[in-house]
Amino acid sequence: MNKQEVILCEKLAEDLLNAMNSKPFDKLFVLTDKHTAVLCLPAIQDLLQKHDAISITIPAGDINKNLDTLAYVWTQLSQQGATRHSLLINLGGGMTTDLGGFAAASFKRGIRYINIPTTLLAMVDASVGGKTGINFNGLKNEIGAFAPASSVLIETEFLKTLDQENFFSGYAEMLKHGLISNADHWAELLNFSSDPIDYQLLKVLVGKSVKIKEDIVEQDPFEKGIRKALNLGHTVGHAFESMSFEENRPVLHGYAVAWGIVCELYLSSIKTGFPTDKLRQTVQFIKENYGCFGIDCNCYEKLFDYMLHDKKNTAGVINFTLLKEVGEICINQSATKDEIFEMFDFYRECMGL
Ligand SMILES: NC(=O)c1ccc[n+]([C@@H]2O[C@H](COP(=O)([O-])OP(=O)(O)OC[C@H]3O[C@@H](n4cnc5c(N)ncnc54)[C@H](O)[C@@H]3O)[C@@H](O)[C@H]2O)c1
Ligand SMILES: O=C(O)C(=O)C[C@@H](O)[C@H](O)[C@H](O)COP(=O)(O)O
Ligand SMILES: [Zn+2]
Repeated sequence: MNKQEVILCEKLAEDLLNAMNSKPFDKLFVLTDKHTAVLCLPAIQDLLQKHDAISITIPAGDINKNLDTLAYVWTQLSQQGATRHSLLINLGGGMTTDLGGFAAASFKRGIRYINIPTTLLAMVDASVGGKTGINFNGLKNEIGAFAPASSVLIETEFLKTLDQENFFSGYAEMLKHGLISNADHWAELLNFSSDPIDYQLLKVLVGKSVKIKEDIVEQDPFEKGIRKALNLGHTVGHAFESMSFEENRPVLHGYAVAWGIVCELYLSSIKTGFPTDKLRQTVQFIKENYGCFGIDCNCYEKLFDYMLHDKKNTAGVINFTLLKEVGEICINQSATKDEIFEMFDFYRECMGL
């Protein structure tokens, strides 16, 4: 996989011009969702107009990270004359960068694209590392490809219009990066005050967080081994998220990941010896800032079935990424169905359900 350029911008328009001109292109397209078209596009509009950029706007929200929206983007590219030598800019959150990235990867077997993430989640996680795709058949990211953006341009000024829920959604992936990296970073994340947000400090934390992801992706771009660390909290988190969509009580990705972290740290404590004091502190932080996703014991089988679709599984065995300590990663861990159900009991007990 090509090494991806990731820039923490001081001057977005300048960095974008350089990234665009790093290779020739014939036509320029910009993909936004309904919100980023209004909130974020003006920051690069002058530059885009100079290049006669064609704008494609899709509906917002993960519920639209689907085949219909993807087909709409393919149609727009095709009807508006995109060629193999065209360039797509994805300006938005992880929904836009995942779907736009896959549209670029698949259109005429692949065109170049640039990501400009506009949510915290997309800045620290989704825009980097080349995982692109859509939800399908009720399952998260069921269809997709590894196809990195040629450049990722992070402008943290965009975070100033993000609502609190989307702030915390992204913060969950940062917490995941803290847990898989080192105790100092994990502790500084637990101590960061979001009321009010210190945007200067947040920019520093974004830089650290995205670096943790970049370093892991560079070692293992196709998730054969250590990249599975980046999936901590997702075996269960994706099951919660899929269930939330099916039952028409949708939750944001990062919230599902936070609750997945609660579950998977519990499994870590019983299977790989993760310290109970760090489990308690992390659970406390998540409970205070994320509330909980309501489940009872009738949900266990359904959640288990969702987990059988996790991409880390082989031969029907559910595969977890667990921790021995903060920063000590154990990939390819299995658990019995009884242990998994006991994990859900723990989740309900600590969430007061
Ligand atoms: N590819 C990866 O490695 C990876 C990693 C993590 C998550 N993801 C995926 O990312 C998606 C979630 O991404 P997300 O949390 O960014 O969601 P999102 O893209 O749906 O954005 C959340 C909301 O914020 C709005 N928004 C975007 N930028 C804004 C801004 N600057 N100000 C105000 N509002 C803004 C969007 O319009 C949307 O309504 C999920 O589909 C998840 O599966 C992918
Ligand atoms: O980059 C990765 O690798 C990740 O697993 C990052 C996750 O935060 C992200 O949600 C990813 O899309 C999950 O991928 P999946 O392979 O479990 O669908
Ligand atoms: Zn994630």
